[in-house]
Amino acid sequence: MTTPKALVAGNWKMNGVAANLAEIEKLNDLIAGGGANCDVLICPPFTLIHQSVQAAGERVEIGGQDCHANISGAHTGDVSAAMIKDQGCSYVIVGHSERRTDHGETDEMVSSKADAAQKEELVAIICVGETEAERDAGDALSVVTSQVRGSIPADATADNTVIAYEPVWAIGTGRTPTADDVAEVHAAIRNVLTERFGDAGNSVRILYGGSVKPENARELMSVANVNGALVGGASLKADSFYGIVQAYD
Ligand SMILES: O=C(CO)COP(=O)(O)O
Repeated sequence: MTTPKALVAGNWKMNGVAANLAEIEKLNDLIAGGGANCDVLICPPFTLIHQSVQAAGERVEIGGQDCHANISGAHTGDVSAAMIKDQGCSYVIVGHSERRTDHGETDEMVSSKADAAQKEELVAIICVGETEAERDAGDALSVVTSQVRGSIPADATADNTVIAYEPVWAIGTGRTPTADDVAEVHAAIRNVLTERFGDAGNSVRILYGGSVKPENARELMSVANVNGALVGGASLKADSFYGIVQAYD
């Protein structure tokens, strides 16, 4: 069984102005100085992508936080996968729970966005996760596996797909599931991936996200089938994000 190279990804969400680009330069310097046995990605707001690619150096890749399902056209305010690719990005996040909630994105819409990204040779980071009510009702596994099945496009491959498991109740709250709960959900996602891609499903990276900090990164990243992290708040500062990257030193 292939263990994939880990990916530690930062999602800046709607945070950051030009002054924050120094954090990306600093992050690259820290990694270049200290080594890290993982891929490192920052997904800034669209307005900073161009400058972020220039600031990122050798060790940090840059990605988008969302894309439209179409390549171009009359969609005011939207950004296409082709535009994100054109700026030098290699990844795009799709289906984050904040977009599912704020913009009513369904699995079908997320799948269309991931398809657009993959057709532009971007890796799609497809986000899934249960709400607190769903977990309390004992439905976490069925909700998450159904989201994974419904959000992976028909033409996806193991190489251009990353899954991020982010329990909605753990995002920005300082609360995290137990290691056993993370292991259970990641194993269920792995089963869906091997059903879907055969043995290659073992090489798809499954990230954990939700209140990942330097203090808990090592424990969370050592759980079976956790192949990296998707980090919100702690990715905004180079020092704290590097503290998470160091789980893979
Ligand atoms: O939503 C997240 C990343 O996409 C997680 O956010 P926090 O790390 O701030 O909990």
